[in-house]
This record gives sequence, structure tokens and C-alpha cells, in this order.
Amino acid sequence: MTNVEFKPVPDVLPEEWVQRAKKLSTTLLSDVVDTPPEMDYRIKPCNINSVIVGSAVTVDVNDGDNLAVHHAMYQAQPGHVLVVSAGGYEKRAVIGELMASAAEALNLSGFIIDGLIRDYHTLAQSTFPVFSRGAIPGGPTKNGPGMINASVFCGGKEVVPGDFIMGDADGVIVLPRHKVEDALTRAEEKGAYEQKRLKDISEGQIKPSWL
Ligand SMILES: O=C([O-])CC(=O)C(=O)O
Ligand SMILES: [Mg+2]
Repeated sequence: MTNVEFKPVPDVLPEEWVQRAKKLSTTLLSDVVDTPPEMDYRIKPCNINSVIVGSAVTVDVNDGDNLAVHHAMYQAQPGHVLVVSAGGYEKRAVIGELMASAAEALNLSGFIIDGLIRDYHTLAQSTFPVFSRGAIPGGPTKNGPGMINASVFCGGKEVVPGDFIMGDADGVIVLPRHKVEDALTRAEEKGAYEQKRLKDISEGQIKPSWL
């Protein structure tokens, strides 16, 4: 018996969305949606080069406890992002290099933690995406309780299981699935405009035409 509760695991994202998003950025997607999609700006990647795109598997934990995160890792499938609602707790880490290594071996897409991590030196050099509010030496308890795949708040944003998650050096955004197709198309258009502007700047046409 465990004191961790489970709800159904959401679908992964269509691979086409993942590939299109990986050519874009959180800033381009943020520019084209009407409601601010960002989590708290302090949730950042351990490795500045990390890019994460995937479908949210949510985990709700008590302060500094990670029992439910362990369970969620073995429920999730390749293409899932583990979104851990850890209440911004600042006295213990929720995961470290052992859990990140196991998640990578399971081909999960990465972690978004509304709390702290440890083993930062390793995670800062790892290509496996881990986003958090920072690092602390103290480790988690493993007592539970916890809830997997209920709607949660993470970094001030509601995350519904299966939501589109993207993170990069600028932070993490969350989109409900019904907004993704349109957002990708509009972000691609904005991206093409920005490429054109950069080319113009490099060729000496510095002042934008709209000014
Ligand atoms: O002990 C833990 O659960 C967290 C940790 O340091 C690791 O995953 O390496
Ligand atoms: Mg460790």
C-alpha cells in the first residue's frame, strides 16, 4: 500500500508539435498567446542549453518530500514532462542526479520543479532537462502523501495533466492543448519576422520599418 494517489496518465503530444516547438522558443510562443503562459520566472533550467517540450504528468508533493515523484516516473512514458508542484519549498531538494539519471534512462522528457534540486554541478552539465528554483544540499523525505495527475499549480500557473509544456533558458510556459496548433503557426510567423529583422540589422538596415 502507498499513500500516493493516482489518476489516469495523459496522452503524450503529437510528435509533429514537439518537433515544430523545438525550432521555436518560449519567447515566440509567449508573444502569440493572449493569456500570459509563463510560470514564475525563477523556475529556470540547471543547464542553460536545455530545451524541454512535452505533455505534463503532474505530481503534487508535500514540503520537501518526493515519494510521489518516484511513483510518477514509472507511470510516465517517453514524451512526458514531470511537473512537480512542490510549493516553492526552500529547505529541501526534491530530486537530484540519481532521479534525473533514472528519468533519462526511462526516456522521459525532463523535470519542472516548483522547488529546489541538488547535485547541481552534475545537473548543470547534463543534457537531460531539469528546471527548478535553485539548489540546496539537503535531500528529500520519502514519506508521501502525494497525488499524481490531478490539476496542480506550478510556478503560479495551473497545469492540467496533458498540457503542453515548453521550457528553455528564458523559463517555462504552459498551454492548454486547444491553443497549441494556432500558437505554433503564429509563433512560426513571428520567428520568420525576427529572422528577417536580424538579417536587416546585420546588413545595416537597423531602424525597424514600423518606427
Ligand atoms: O535522494 C534523492 O531522492 C534525491 C537525490 O539526491 C537524487 O536523486 O540523486
Ligand atoms: Mg543525489
